[in-house]
Amino acid sequence: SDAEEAVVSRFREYLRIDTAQPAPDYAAAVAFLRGQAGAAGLEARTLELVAGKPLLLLRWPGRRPSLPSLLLNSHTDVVPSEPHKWDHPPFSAALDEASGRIYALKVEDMKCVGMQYLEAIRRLRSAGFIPDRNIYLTFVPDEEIGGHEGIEAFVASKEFKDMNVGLVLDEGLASPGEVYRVFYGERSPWWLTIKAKGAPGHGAKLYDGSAMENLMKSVEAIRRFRTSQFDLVKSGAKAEGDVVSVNFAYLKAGTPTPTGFVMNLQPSEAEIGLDIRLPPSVHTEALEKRLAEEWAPSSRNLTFEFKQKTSVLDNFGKPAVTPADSSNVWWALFEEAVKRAGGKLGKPEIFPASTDARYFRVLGIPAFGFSPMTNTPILLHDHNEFLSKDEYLKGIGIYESIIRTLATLKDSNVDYESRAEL
Ligand SMILES: CSCC[C@H](NC=O)C(=O)O
Ligand SMILES: [Zn+2]
Ligand SMILES: [Zn+2]
Repeated sequence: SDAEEAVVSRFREYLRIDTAQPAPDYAAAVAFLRGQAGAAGLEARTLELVAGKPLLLLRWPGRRPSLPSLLLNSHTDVVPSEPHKWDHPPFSAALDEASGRIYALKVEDMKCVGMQYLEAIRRLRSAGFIPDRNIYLTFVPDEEIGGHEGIEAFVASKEFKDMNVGLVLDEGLASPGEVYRVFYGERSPWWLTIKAKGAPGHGAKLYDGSAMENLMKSVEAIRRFRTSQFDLVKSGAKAEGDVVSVNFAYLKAGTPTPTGFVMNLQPSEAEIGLDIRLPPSVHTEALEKRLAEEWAPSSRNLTFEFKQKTSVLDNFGKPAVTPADSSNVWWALFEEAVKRAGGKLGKPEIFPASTDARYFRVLGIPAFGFSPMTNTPILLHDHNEFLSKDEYLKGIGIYESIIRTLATLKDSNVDYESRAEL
């Protein structure tokens, strides 16, 4: 229909804005989104908590603003891509008419979600719905690089404290099957480098203690550990979010020449970069010990340095996870809302990567990760990321139900049944 076409074309417009790290065009994204917010009848404020990194805060005022509010969060930035390896340029938002697929960087991660929130609100408003609680939307910068100048700065602000947030919804993952995935916690990201030093020497000589040898022993140990964890996933014993993942981000060594590398020289330095993710249940001390003793021992001329070391623990040192069972009334309502919209929810999971949701959970604020995409391969941070327009439209209906239901949560302090004065 015409209306659906307009919805899809608004989405593609957002997708065409180049917000790729490390130089995202945040100004263009915020300008576009402010326009959309206006059309949805929302109050808008742009917060520049860090210069050049605008955060868009939108509000749909509720009838009872003293109730804890609902926050719908999404990030505007996107990982860098390798455009030449894409069949459709990553910022073209090409629509393949035959399959109905929209190809774009960030179409899954997570520009779909941000626009679906806005479209769902437009529909609810035109149906005459008014929320009881305040509903906020945040469009935040810098998620892909750790969130420090994005969501982390925001949760420390007065603006945030004044919002009295009761529940946050943030990104999840696409699901290749019929069942929507939902996340109640996430792994802690550790990014680190291991540097090796060693005696340089002739390429023909076999000797101990070269930088490469020192480092390769670590690579072997790390790979053994990686295999042991991956096997648990492959056998079905554990879910992806419940094991420690270790992956090599880069390898760096050698003596460069204008056309390549010196071949008959064993270099005196070598380096690797690791991306490690720890489930909330894992004791970090054990892994730190492994790192210091097995993976980067000084006895083998190795040193390590953290580039990012996050722990997803709350104030009491407990894993910061959101209860996803009947003890949490938000969960019960979330589940009910998805079901009401005709969706099936899978068992709540630990998100294998990182999202901004962790910054809320560590403060004790409940947060669920959810991106309503079924029948869609998980292509975030991959080439040729796509989402079908039908799946996108279906997701708007899911959010309509979620927002409608969560906007009217019974609060323990409020006698919800006697709403006569509303
Ligand atoms: C250290 S924060 C990094 C955040 C990023 N988020 C999604 O991909 C991730 O790599 O998981
Ligand atoms: Zn994301
Ligand atoms: Zn991402």
